[in-house]
This record gives sequence, structure tokens and C-alpha cells, in this order.
Amino acid sequence: MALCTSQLQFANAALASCASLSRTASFSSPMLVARLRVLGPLRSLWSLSNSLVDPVAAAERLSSSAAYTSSSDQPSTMSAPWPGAGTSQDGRNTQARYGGDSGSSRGGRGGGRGRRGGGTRTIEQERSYHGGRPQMQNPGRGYQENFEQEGNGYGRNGAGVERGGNGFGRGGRGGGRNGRGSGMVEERGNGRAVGGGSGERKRGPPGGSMSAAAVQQHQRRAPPVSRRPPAQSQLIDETLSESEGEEDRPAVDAERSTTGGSGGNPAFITETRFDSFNLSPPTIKALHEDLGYEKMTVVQEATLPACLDGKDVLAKAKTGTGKTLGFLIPAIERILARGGRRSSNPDIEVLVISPTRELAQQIEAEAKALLKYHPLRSEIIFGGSNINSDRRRLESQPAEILICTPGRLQDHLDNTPSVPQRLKGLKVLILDEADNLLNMGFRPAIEKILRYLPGQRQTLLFSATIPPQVHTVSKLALKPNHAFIDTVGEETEQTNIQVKQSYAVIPLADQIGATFHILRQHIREERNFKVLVFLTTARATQLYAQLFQGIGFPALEIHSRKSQAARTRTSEEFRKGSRVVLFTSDVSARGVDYPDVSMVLQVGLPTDKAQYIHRLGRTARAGKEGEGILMLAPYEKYFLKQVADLPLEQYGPVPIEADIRQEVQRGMSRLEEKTLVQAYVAWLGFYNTFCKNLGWSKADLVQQANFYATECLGMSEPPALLRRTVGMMGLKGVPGLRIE
Ligand SMILES: Nc1ncnc2c1ncn2[C@@H]1O[C@H](COP(=O)(O)OP(=O)(O)OP(=O)(O)O)[C@@H](O)[C@H]1O
Repeated sequence: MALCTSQLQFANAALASCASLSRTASFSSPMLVARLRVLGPLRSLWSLSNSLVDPVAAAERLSSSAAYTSSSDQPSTMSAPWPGAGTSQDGRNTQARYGGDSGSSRGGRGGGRGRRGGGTRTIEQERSYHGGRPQMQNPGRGYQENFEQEGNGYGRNGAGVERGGNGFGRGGRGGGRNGRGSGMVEERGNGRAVGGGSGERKRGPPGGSMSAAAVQQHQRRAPPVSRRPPAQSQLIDETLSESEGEEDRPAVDAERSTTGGSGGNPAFITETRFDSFNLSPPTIKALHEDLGYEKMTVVQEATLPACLDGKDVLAKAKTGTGKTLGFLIPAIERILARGGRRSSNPDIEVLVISPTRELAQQIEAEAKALLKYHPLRSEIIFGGSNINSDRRRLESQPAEILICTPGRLQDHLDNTPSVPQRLKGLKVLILDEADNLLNMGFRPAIEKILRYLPGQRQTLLFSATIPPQVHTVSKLALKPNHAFIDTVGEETEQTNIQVKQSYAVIPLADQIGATFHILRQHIREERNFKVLVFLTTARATQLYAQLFQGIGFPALEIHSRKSQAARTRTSEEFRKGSRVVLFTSDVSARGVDYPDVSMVLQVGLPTDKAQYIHRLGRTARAGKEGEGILMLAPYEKYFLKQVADLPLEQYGPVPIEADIRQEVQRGMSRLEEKTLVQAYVAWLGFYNTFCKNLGWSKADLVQQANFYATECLGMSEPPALLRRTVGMMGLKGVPGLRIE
């Protein structure tokens, strides 16, 4: 057992990432242990390679591996209740993603209308809850890092942490809105008069969750943790009710109202009608009657002729302008062109590849809507879901259209013989977010997939950003005589004109407070606020989300460290919700079509200009209006040069009022140590990749990271890292690092 927890988790990560090597659909524990021995040497290889590739591929590898791990559907993060946000949050947590032994708990459900609060479990309870699974092995053992990577994240090695069992519990779903439903969960969850149940998290013993030294230090520093539930902040109550009560108040800037629908950019829709093209009646019927679209958007009008002609197309169009239908419509028509009846075991005639799971799900929903009156089917496969159930679905109900993420498709190409077989009849290949899929991170997967596909096919590549180098690599997939259709042009603005863009330069130590201020300002101005806050890493996202939840903000959380089930739920919740803030990593940066997002706030350095544009593109979609704010630390100001051609104006003053400071401090004191440690390590990993751009030496990097730990996270000293982690980050011998 001494081998178990920490080693097992790390090695499990290696296994998971090596899923494509092991090609094993499921492991029993003894098998796993045996494999670990064999794969031991692979660990460092994995870590190293993971640090050297683009995050997207790694995210995919990791996500496709989740089905192999025992904890991918572990219950996860606590959620705070709030009044007025029309959605509920499922407090689920994925602890120790690779390894199973988490001390996390699942709370019971409270009553009411889906508001859920935190509860508390003790470790003992948690053990019995999980049937006595071994937990808390290796107390005091240092955490183990692997390089964390997000959907579209930073170029290389943002570091993250996966660690041994941790001894805290949470969960519990709380009470209902307006005091209905009690939310009594576990021993301490309780219902709240307004805003539903809430519960308490308590700091667990330090076993396995952080380095012993760090835990000791942190405990010395940490303020005593209140056993009271995190009371809804009066400040937030007031802010929310201010905007809630102002039904009749005109939007602050009616011109820029984000929810008006028909307002916005008239240039989005053309005068060209779908029925003026020779599309099949079932497609027209679905467009008119189900989707409610009669006229084409600019990109649809520009690309449909070439796509319907069977040409290969590389298309560039601004975010939120209907590219999805732009490629789905001609692809479906292409299947119909072959004539004949539907076979019981059809080929996969259209293959759509998406870089993220959320986007794949969204494309599939749109495909299903378009197929409503067609005798054709679509199917989806993506990482993080059960690969065996994929296989069953693919074999029992084969579909003509397959939508997938690259990692999972690779798995099936290797392990599900019917998939490569059925791909032999492929007619149309679509790469959505093509520049991302052809980027270094995904390219090996895409190259491999291409080897399985027939040369005689049509290929469609779509994105809002096509950097010059994409023209070179696109040759991997496109025929030389392909059409490049650019509906944006290099000379014109690359972002939607109806989005107001600004930037604020805020010292690192003030950024949480500044985020609070900006959110509060927006909530006051925008009655139906719906905000996306992008953070640089999954762990920073987790920290912000938990902090804002803890002080009663209507906050949701999504990133690659969450189980796929939680990601899907959160995504749906945000899609349907209003008066809500989603803290997110770059898993939401591209393609995701959340309706009526009123503001996008980017905190910290975007990886590049394209990433800035894609994140910003989550608002002001389908011709609507929106606002985007970029918050940079003073040392990140250089990034403004990269977006100098975009109309960013300086955001007004960002005073961090005393009440905000107090709230932030309160929220901070309620965070678990491991959240702080993980955020620190991720920060170090992320900025490690940008040292050159920032003009930092490694010593500068460490100094800044340590400042982040002490001045922003409130730790008494920076946490200690494992020697191996330091080596993996290339920081050996750098002064200022604490090593276990
Ligand atoms: N012809 C149309 N008329 C009106 N709305 C449309 C039309 N076509 C698509 N839309 C809507 O526009 C929104 C944005 O579409 P979509 O998600 O395809 O954008 P996109 O260009 O792929 O964006 P991104 O670059 O962010 O991926 C969706 O809600 C979609 O349903």
C-alpha cells in the first residue's frame, strides 16, 4: 500500500496519457499496479513530453483517458448559493483525477429549486461513504505535478498538481430559492433564507494533499476556519438585488444592449435566402421551422457555393457568425447526393473534428437539429466519457456523421475495428477551429487520423483565426487547389464591431479585488448579466471560482480538472442560465456558443492574439452586442502590442473599495490549502512558458511566483515543490524555490 496513493496517481496519469500505447479499455486495480511497474520509466518521459507539446493535444489525451480512471466521475466542487441566478450548480468534485483516492465527498441533495450548498464530511465518514477505499495514504507526502494543460491553453508547460488523497470533504446540495427547501445535507449543510442551501467546508488534515512543509507553514499562517457556513455577502446581496429590482431601468447603454437580439450587427445576416440554393427540402424545413433561419449569414453565403461544389475550402469568418451551419449544411447535402437508401451499417460519410468536448457537443446538437427530417444519423465521441459505451453506440447504431475530439477518435482508430473500416467511405472531413487543430499540439493526432482517411474526399477547414502559418500546414489536409475564403480580410478589424473592448492594467496583488469590482460594476449595469471570466490555468480558474462562490457570487466553474460529467452539466447550466458568472479556463475559449453572454473578462495573459479573439468571441455572437475586458499585470502589458490593431480602450479606474478587500479576504481565508498550492504551481508553470516574452530570467520568474504565493494567495511562504517537479520545469538550482 505504501506504493499506492501518490505513486499510483502519478503513474495512473502516465497510464492514462499513454492510453494510446496501452490500448486497453479498462483496468482492474491489480492490472493497473502491474502496468505501473512496466510503465514506471515512462513517467518522466510522459511528463517531459507533456511539457513540450501544445496543451490542446495533452488535454485531449488526458480527457480521453478519464474513462480509464476510477475517479473521473468523482463528486466535485462545492458551490455557493445565490439569489436570482436561474440555474443550479451541481457541487461535484473531481479529486485526484488520475488516482482515485480522494477524500472528497458527495453530499446529499437538499430541497428547493436546484440550489445546492456545501456540506461537510469528515474523513471517517468519507471512508465509509466510499466503502472504505484507502484514503489518506502517504500523509505528508509531497504533491505530484504533472503538466496541466487546457483546451486551448498556453503553449507549453503550465504546471498543475495532482496529489495524493486529501482529507477534506464537501458536497451537500442545499436548499431552495427564497427559503424553500432545506438543504440539510450531511451534518452541517443548511438551508438559507435567501438563495438556497449552503454548507461549510473545513480544512482537512494535510495528508497527501500538499507537502508537509507547506501544510505546516500554511497552517501556521492560516486564519482559524470558521465553522459557520459561508454567509451570503451582504455586499453581493445588495449588488444582485440592485440590478434585479430595476426592471424598468434602461440599459446603461441601450446601443450596446447584449440581450436585445435583433439589435447588434445587421451585417451578420445577408439577404440571401437558404431556399434560393438548391438545398434538400428536409434541410430547408429544419432551417426554417426548427432553427428559425431563412437568410444566410455572411460566411454561409460566401462558403456554401464552393462547399456544395465539392471543393476543399479553408474559411475564415469572425466568431459567432454561423460557421457551424456553414460546414454542416453542405456536408449533409453531400451525403444525400449519393442517393440510395440508408444502409443499416453505413460508412462514416462526414467526420467533424473539434478541439474541445464542449464544442463537439454543440456541433452535434446543431447536426441533430439539421437532420431532423433526414433519414440520417449523427453520433458523437469525445474524451472523458466511457469508451466502451462509445463502442456499443457506434456498433449498434452506426451513424453517417461522426463528431469527435481527436484523442478519442485516435483511440477508436486503434481499438474499435469498425471505425477505421467505416471511415473508408468518408466523403467530407471537417476541422472546426482548424488553426488550433493544425497547431503543434494536435498535429500529430490529426496527421495520424488523416492516414486512415481516403484521399478522395472533400475537406473543409473553418476558423475565426487563420494565422499565416496555417496556410502551410493546412496542406496536410487540403488539396492544392482548395479555395481560401476569407470573409474578414487582413485589413479590416478581426473582431466583431459590436463588441466594446477595453483593457485594465492591474497589479497582480489587486487582481482578485479588481475582478470583483468589474463584476460588481457589470452586474449593476446589466440586469441579465451573463459573464465569462477566463483565467490562465485550470487551477487559477478553480481558485477564483471557489473564492467567488465562497462569498456568495453566482459563480460556476469549468476547466479540464473537472470530470466530464461536471463539465457537461456546468456548460448546460450556463447555457440556459442568466445572472450568472462562469469562471473558465480555455476549455471555453473556442467555438462554444453560449447565448447572450454580456461580458467576457480575461484575467491574465492570453496565450496569443488568436486566443484573445476567440475568448472575446464568446460575447457579441449572432450579431448581438457585448463587452470584453482584458486585465493584465504591469509586466504583461507587452501583449497590448499584439492586439494593437484591435479597438481596445483603457478601462476606467478600478478602485478596490474597502468592502471589496474585506470580502476577498474572507473568501481567501475559506479556501483550502491545496487550492492555493495548486494555483501557485500552475502559475509557475504557466509563466515559465512566457519568460522570454516577459523578459524574465528563471530567478525573476520564481520571485514573481513567490510574490503571488505570499501577496496574492496570502501564504506565509511559497509552498515547497518536489525535486522532480522542479526538474521538469527546468528550474533546478533557481534561487527562491523551496524544495522538499
Ligand atoms: N443563418 C443564420 N441566421 C441566424 N442565426 C444563425 C444563422 N446561422 C447560425 N446562426 C446562429 O449564430 C450563432 C453563432 O453560430 P456558430 O456557433 O456557428 O458561430 P461560429 O462562427 O462557429 O463561432 P466561433 O468562431 O466562435 O466558433 C449560433 O447561435 C447560431 O445558431
